[in-house]
Formats: sequence, structure tokens, C-alpha cells
Amino acid sequence: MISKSRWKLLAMLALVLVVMVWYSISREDRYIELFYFPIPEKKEPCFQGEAERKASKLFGNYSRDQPIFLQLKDYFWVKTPSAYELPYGTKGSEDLLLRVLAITSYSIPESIQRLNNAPVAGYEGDVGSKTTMRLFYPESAHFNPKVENNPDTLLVLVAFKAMDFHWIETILSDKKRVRKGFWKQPPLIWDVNPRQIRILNPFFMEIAADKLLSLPMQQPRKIKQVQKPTTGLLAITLALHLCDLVHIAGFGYPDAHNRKQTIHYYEQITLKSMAGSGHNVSQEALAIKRMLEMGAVKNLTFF
Ligand SMILES: CC(=O)N[C@H]1[C@H]([C@H](O)[C@H](O)CO)O[C@](OP(=O)(O)OC[C@H]2O[C@@H](n3ccc(N)nc3=O)[C@H](O)[C@@H]2O)(C(=O)O)C[C@@H]1O
Ligand SMILES: CO[C@@H]1[C@H](O)[C@@H](O)[C@H](O[C@H]2[C@H](O)[C@@H](NC(C)=O)[C@H](OCc3ccccc3)O[C@@H]2CO)O[C@@H]1CO
Repeated sequence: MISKSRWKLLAMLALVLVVMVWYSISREDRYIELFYFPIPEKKEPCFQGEAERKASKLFGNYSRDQPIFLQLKDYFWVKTPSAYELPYGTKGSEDLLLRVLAITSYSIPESIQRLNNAPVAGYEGDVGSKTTMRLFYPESAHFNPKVENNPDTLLVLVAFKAMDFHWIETILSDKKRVRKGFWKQPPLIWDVNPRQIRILNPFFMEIAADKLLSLPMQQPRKIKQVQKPTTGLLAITLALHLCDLVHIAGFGYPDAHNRKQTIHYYEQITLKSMAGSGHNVSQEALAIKRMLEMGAVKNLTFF
């Protein structure tokens, strides 16, 4: 038999528990503190120009005056000759580009974050909750640009071929869509505000390929698959150019011999799916290791 006072105590405890649960659910941040181990926030000093100094060691003698996004004035008023074709330059794509720049913007945001169609919702603990910039190419564009982005997220087109400029032009000017010329069908209807669109300066692709991976800038036309940096390596290159402190998360591929391990946190595809992608995963891993060792970037996850 449980005595009356014990019942009272149990009832009190149950009440306290109910109030705690109610309070913590009503305040999501408290909920995290009460039911999970809070991750201690490490305050790191951010020295102005720190990443810049490290980047110049990595990139050698390179100009920081380059605009992040392509701008109309450089193609309209003056002709800006480029030594390379896409994805390392704009040679041969100037007319298409001019039309795209006439309908997009080029102002610069304060900071940068994620890329391609990687989801944010549900992974905020690892990837943060605000997407300042999302690097993408037509084939990686989410069919609904509102998903995984904020209303003010900049959607930064990384052009790999002239058709990529053509695609964005047809979308923004509602011209006749072209289906051919893509390795995967990009969206044909894309409900996006042209003010959100930017065109990345191919200079960053050139730096990533040339300085970080030592890839040839001009590859024979008949070659089946052109070697190129991943969007992630490109994003790191851009971040080193833009930011004082660069943290990376989610980089590092599974063991090349482990055919079953998935490569993304959000889907089940494995390394096999990357065959023919034109990326050199082990070369990129070495480049990132070098950046980590010299303290140019800091890793938030396992590499
Ligand atoms: C199957 C395939 O072609 N996958 C490519 C995908 C795919 O085209 C898009 O996701 C489509 O939406 O795109 C890429 O890359 P992806 O979008 O997978 O990844 C972005 C960056 O994260 C790095 N990464 C990814 C997974 C992992 N386990 N470790 C990593 O280090 C990648 O190296 C990359 O730097 C791309 O654009 O670069 C490169 C991938 O090769
Ligand atoms: C940063 O690169 C992006 C992605 O990570 C790559 O996987 C992808 O590679 C594709 C490559 O760009 C395509 N090449 C051309 C010239 O379009 C290649 O095309 C082969 C092909 C052709 C026709 C029909 C199907 C496939 O396909 C690669 C993917 O398998 O490039 C991305 C940037 O576009």
C-alpha cells in the first residue's frame, strides 16, 4: 500500500514534469537545453584579413580586386576579354551573358553558406538556418527555388557551359525553353525573383582548378569528360576570398573502396554515382587537407 503522503509526492512530481515538458516545448531553445546535452559554444576570435593572408599563400599572386559576381558594365560599356571559355572564363559567351546581366543584379551579400540542392530544414544544427548564398547550376537547381532558401537568399549561377546562360535567360525572360544540351533536365518553370539571381565570376573556378588542383585550363575538345572542381571546392575558394574566417562542414568522401557508404547526408547515392562526373575526389581531399593544415579553413565535421 502506498501512503497518502507518498501519493501526494508522486502527484507533485508528475505535475512538475508536465510543467517542465510544457515549458520546454513552448520554448524550443529551452527544450534543447533540457533534453539534450547543450553543445558548448566555442568563441573564436575573427581577425580581419586572416583568411586573405592564408589564401594568398594558397593561391599565390592573385588579385583580390576581382568582382564576385559578373556585372553588366564590364560587358556592356567595355569589352572584358577573357582568356578562357566556360567554366574558367567567358570567352565566346559574351553575347549570351550580356543578355543575362541585363536582367539580373550584382550587389554583394554579407556572408556565404550552402550549395546545390542540399537541404537545410532538419539539419540546422550542422548547417545553420540561414542560407545567404546558394551556388547552383541548372541541373542542380531545386524545382522549387523557395524550398531550402530564404526569401533573400542569393541564387548564384555557376555556369559550366553557354547553355547555362541560355537556360537562365529563358527562365527570367520567359522565352522558349530549350531541352537539349543538359546532362539532366533542369526546371522549365522556375518561380524565382530575378533580383535574387547572381552570376558567379568564373575567375573563382579558374583559381580552384589552377591553384588548388593544378588542372589544365584548356582541355582538348574531343576529351569525353572535362576535369573540373566540385562546387564545394569552388565555394571554399570563394569563401577564402570573401570571409575573414572560413568553417567547412560535410566535406570528405567515404573510403573509395566502400561501395555501399552514401556520399550525401540527405540521400542514399554512393560514390558509384560520381563516375563520369569529372571530379577528382582524392585530389580535392588533398587540397582540403592542405588548407586545414595551414589553418586557412577550419573543419566542423569529420574529414
Ligand atoms: C552524382 C553527381 O554527379 N554528384 C555531383 C553533385 C550533383 O551533380 C549535384 O548534387 C546535383 O544536385 O554535385 C557535386 O557535389 P555535391 O552537391 O554532391 O556536393 C557539394 C560539395 O560537397 C562535397 N562533398 C559532398 C559529399 C561528401 N560526402 N563529401 C564531400 O566532400 C563535394 O565534393 C562538393 O564539393 C558538385 O556540384 O560539386 C559533385 C557531385 O559529383
Ligand atoms: C561541378 O560539376 C557538376 C557536377 O558535379 C558534375 O557531376 C556534372 O558533370 C556532368 C558534366 O558536366 C556533363 N558534361 C557536359 C559537357 O555537359 C556530363 O555530360 C555527359 C552527358 C552528356 C549527355 C547526357 C548525359 C550525360 O555529365 C556529367 C554528369 O554525369 O557537372 C556539373 C556541372 O554542370
